[in-house]
Amino acid sequence: MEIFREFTFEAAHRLPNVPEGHKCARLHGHSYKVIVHVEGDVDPEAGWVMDFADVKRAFKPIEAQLDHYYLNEIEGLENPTSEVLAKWIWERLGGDLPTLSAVTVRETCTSGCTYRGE
Ligand SMILES: Nc1nc2c(c(=O)[nH]1)N=C([C@H](O)[C@H](O)COP(=O)(O)OP(=O)(O)OP(=O)(O)O)CN2
Ligand SMILES: [Zn+2]
Repeated sequence: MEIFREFTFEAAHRLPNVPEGHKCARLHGHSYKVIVHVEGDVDPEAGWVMDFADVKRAFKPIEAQLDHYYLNEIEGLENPTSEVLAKWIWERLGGDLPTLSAVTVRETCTSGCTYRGE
């Protein structure tokens, strides 16, 4: 079974590699949504795959690095697309959440991406 926990953070970014005149080359911000998915068997005693609170605990230091920052200034996020950010989060969460199955990043209500570690 797969569980998920959603998080939000605010951050600014610009995309340095877009074609000339693209609006995303300009500095702008998003209310990012991150959805962390974890898979595993349901523990028969606890009745859950993992306590949502443990997912929250694992994400907290990552959120602290991102919330209200200019993403382009963070190492590894010099070109902070949703795709780059999802992989960046995955690489930092995997140690604490070995059964991590997907990281979804939403920049807006209508756009985002999901990384599954491939
Ligand atoms: N594959 C990707 N495409 C785009 C990314 C990205 O990370 N990966 N990022 C952007 C920009 O960051 C942009 O701010 C968000 O894109 P968009 O969905 O175009 O946002 P809008 O709300 O401005 O959409 P409109 O429908 O044009 O209002 C661009 N592309
Ligand atoms: Zn953007």
